Amino acid sequence: MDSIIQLRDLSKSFGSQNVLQTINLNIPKGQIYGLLGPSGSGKTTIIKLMIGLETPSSGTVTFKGNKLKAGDLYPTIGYMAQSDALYDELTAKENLSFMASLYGLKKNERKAQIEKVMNTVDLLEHLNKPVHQYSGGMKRRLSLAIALLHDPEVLFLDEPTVGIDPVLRKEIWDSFHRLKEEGRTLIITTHVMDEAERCDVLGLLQHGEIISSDTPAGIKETYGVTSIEDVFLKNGGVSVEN
Ligand SMILES: Nc1ncnc2c1ncn2[C@@H]1O[C@H](COP(=O)(O)OP(=O)(O)OP(=O)(O)O)[C@@H](O)[C@H]1O
Repeated sequence: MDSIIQLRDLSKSFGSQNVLQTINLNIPKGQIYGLLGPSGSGKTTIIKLMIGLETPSSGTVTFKGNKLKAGDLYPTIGYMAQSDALYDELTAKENLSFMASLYGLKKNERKAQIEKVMNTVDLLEHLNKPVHQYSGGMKRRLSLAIALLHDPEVLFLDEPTVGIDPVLRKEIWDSFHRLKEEGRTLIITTHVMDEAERCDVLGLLQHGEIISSDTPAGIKETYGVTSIEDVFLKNGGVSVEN
C-alpha cells in the first residue's frame, strides 16, 4: 500500500512528560486509518504532529514524500478538531460562508459547495438555523461540513462522533466511506470499539507507543483475540473505553 504520511522515530515530550516514544507509522493512501487508544494516550498529539500544529521533540513527519511544511499542507487537508470552533450566534450558512471566504473559495462556487457539504452531513434543511439552536451532534456534523468545504484530499478527524447517538454515528460512518470511495484518505481518532472495527487500518496507541498497526482482522489474528478491546487488556492496559 502506498503511504501518504510517514512518521519516523517520532517522539514528543511536554516538559518532563514523554507523551509519545519512537513512533514509526505509515498512513496508507486512500484508506480510513483509525487511531485507537485510551484517553490521554496521545491520539490528538499524533494528529497535531501530522499537520504541523505541534513540532516533534525528535523524529520526522513526511507528507507525500516530502518533509512536512505546514503552510504547504493546508489546501490539501481538512481538520476537524476535538472541540467545535463555531460561531454560535451565526447561522450554519453564515459559518460556512465565512470559512469559505477564508479558504479562498470563489464566490460563484460557494453556494453549490456549501449545499454539497451540508448534504453530505445531512444538515441541508438546517442551513439557515443559528448554531446555538443546533444539538451537540448537529454541531459535530457542521464541523465536519466545514472541514470538507475546500474539497481536501486528506481529512484529519479528531473524535468526530463524540456525543452522537449510534444511529447517527452509523450515518456519519457511511459518509466517511463515501468520502473514501471518492479517493480521499481519512485519519480518525476514536476510543469507541465499533468505530475501530469500521476502519480499514488501525493503529493502537498505548502508553505513548504504537503497539500495532494493521487491519482490525490482522490485529485480532496476531493477538489471538476476538475483540480489539482484548488487545489492550492482554497488553496489560486498561479498557480503552474509559
Ligand atoms: N500542550 C500540552 N501541554 C502539556 N501537556 C499536553 C499538551 N497536550 C497534550 N498534553 C498531554 O499529553 C498527553 C496526551 O494527550 P492527548 O490529547 O494527545 O491524548 P488523547 O489520546 O487524544 O486523549 P483523549 O482521548 O482524552 O482526547 C496527556 O497527558 C496530556 O495531558
